[in-house]
Amino acid sequence: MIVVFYDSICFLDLACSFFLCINIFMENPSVIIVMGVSGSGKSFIGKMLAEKWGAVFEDADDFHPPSNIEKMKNHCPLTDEDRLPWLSDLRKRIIAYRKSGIRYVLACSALKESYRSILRGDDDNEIVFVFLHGDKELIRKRMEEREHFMPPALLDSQLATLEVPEYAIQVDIDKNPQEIVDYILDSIEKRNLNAFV
Ligand SMILES: Nc1ncnc2c1ncn2[C@@H]1O[C@H](COP(=O)(O)OP(=O)(O)O)[C@@H](O)[C@H]1O
Ligand SMILES: O=C(O)[C@H](O)[C@@H](O)[C@H](O)[C@H](O)COP(=O)(O)O
Repeated sequence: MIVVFYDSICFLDLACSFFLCINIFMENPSVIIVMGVSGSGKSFIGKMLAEKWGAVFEDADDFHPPSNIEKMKNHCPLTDEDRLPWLSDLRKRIIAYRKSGIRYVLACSALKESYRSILRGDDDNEIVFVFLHGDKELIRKRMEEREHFMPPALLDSQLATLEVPEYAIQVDIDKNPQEIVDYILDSIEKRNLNAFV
């Protein structure tokens, strides 16, 4: 009788620790991927977010092979083939940061679900996706006003490729940057993934 009782306590203990662990993982992601089409503000918002969250920031643009950059400069959209090795390299970086325990914010277009799945790997509970979206003309205007290799002419193909991640924290980019960053951090804290519109 005593043995059965002791066994049940152990089982409960184990079950509690297991759920507690899951909960901790869910509430403490160590990686944020800021995604969206070119010009949506991934780099700008990602940097501010990393600073406030105490994380390292990296821009996926910095890891494109020169051939990809050349293509985009020449108004030629990337294909899956162009993107896959780049995404695999980014996944390796995510794994390295996960292992180091250092918080990591990656700005990466991650337009299709299949791309996000490569980035995510089996880290479902550790990675939060933030999707920056907004009015096409506002994005185009911001692209025209900045110095960048990516021509505004590629915005249409970026939007055509985009598959919206319903599970992401979705933020409309017409908001002020500080407000956007605060909303993202607040959503992560509360695990409230509703759209900020
Ligand atoms: N919320 C915002 N309010 C005003 N300007 C913004 C905002 N977000 C981004 N920008 C500006 O828009 C331009 C595009 O942002 P950027 O971070 O380069 O986009 P992406 O990395 O997605 O291509 C930049 O000049 C940036 O300063
Ligand atoms: O998958 C892609 O087609 C590219 O990654 C693209 O989405 C990305 O937007 C460019 O690298 C331009 O860089 P910005 O996003 O910084 O404009």
